[in-house]
Amino acid sequence: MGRRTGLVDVTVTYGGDPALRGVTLLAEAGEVLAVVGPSGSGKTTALRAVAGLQQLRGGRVLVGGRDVTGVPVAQRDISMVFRSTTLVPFLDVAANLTRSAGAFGVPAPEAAQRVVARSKLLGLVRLLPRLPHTLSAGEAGLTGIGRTLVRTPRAFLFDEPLAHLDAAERSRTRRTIVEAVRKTGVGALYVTHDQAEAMAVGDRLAVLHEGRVRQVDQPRRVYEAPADTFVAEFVGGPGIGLLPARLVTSGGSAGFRVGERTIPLWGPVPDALASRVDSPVLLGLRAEDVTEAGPDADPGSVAVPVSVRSVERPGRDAVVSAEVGLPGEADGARLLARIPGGTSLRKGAHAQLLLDARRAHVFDPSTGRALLHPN
Ligand SMILES: Nc1ncnc2c1ncn2[C@@H]1O[C@H](COP(=O)(O)OP(=O)(O)OP(=O)(O)O)[C@@H](O)[C@H]1O
Repeated sequence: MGRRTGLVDVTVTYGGDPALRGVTLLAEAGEVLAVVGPSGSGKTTALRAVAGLQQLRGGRVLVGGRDVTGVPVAQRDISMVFRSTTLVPFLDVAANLTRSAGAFGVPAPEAAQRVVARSKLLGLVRLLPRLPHTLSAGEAGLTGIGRTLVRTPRAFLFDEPLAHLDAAERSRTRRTIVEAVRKTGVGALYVTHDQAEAMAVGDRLAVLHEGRVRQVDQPRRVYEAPADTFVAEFVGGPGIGLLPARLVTSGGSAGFRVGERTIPLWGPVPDALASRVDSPVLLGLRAEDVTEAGPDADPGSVAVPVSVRSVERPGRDAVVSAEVGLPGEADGARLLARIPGGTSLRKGAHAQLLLDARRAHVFDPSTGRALLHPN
């Protein structure tokens, strides 16, 4: 088992309602396993189970390779940051940090040294003499993180540790967390509902949904090869459009029939889709692979008529959300396109979006499971 930390086939129920259903989540030594999922998917319950704060219906808990199922919380030797930090109110920040290290047997001079080092990394030095009630929510959050990182436990648990921080602090602090985990060589489970944060912080990413693990893999792999439509829609900004289609073949060449258009694959039916000819499929098209039709359009693409529902400008580019207007089962399906920010497209406009079937993820429409990913 190595020195892994996490859950093995764990089930937790609240008054009969399952919150975790046979969940296995294991961080390797020195690894940050980011656990991401929507509200209510079971993320906090998973961390509480590792910490020993949650009774299990079944399964085992490992901390640093040791089976701690049934072991009391205090004997698990875990350092945790939960969303709201409780600092000792009558001790200043420095004493709160030192106390945490000292409580776990770190000798006083070494504890003091670590407190200074971590405070510098987290930008906490100026807060050291302050009492908790004088701290802003963000500063209290940083102090809570500092307190977690001043010692080397058998495992780290983070539950939305950056919740109270501003954007600049968030990226600096998450780097500090990752570096500290690597340096100590113990495993960390890092819970967030923010998929972008999870992608940035996780060596691997676990996607939870309704108490089940949908996929665990490196962030890039999860993005490039989502296991199902839930993962495809949840992970990766600005998003993915899902388009009902039918796999067709003509003269040895395959394509996807969308309404009255056929989007060619420019080759034979891929092996993974061999049993799906003439069957319905669901195409997943990431916004960056969908463009607006124009004179420079890629000749490999096919235009689909849409009506624009919204245009957002998160940065240099614009993200267009649009409804397909083709008679048939794809009518009304939603596509997303990332196009240059200077576009004149507005809500309500009619436009043509270009699709390239070779960039499509293909899913089984009844189970949502992935059948094929683009190369
Ligand atoms: N003490 C409790 N009693 C009953 N149900 C609970 C309790 N705690 C959590 N639940 C339920 O268990 C499920 C998982 O909750 P959990 O808090 O683990 O989700 P989460 O993914 O952390 O959500 P969020 O991101 O909103 O914090 C939810 O349906 C929630 O309503």
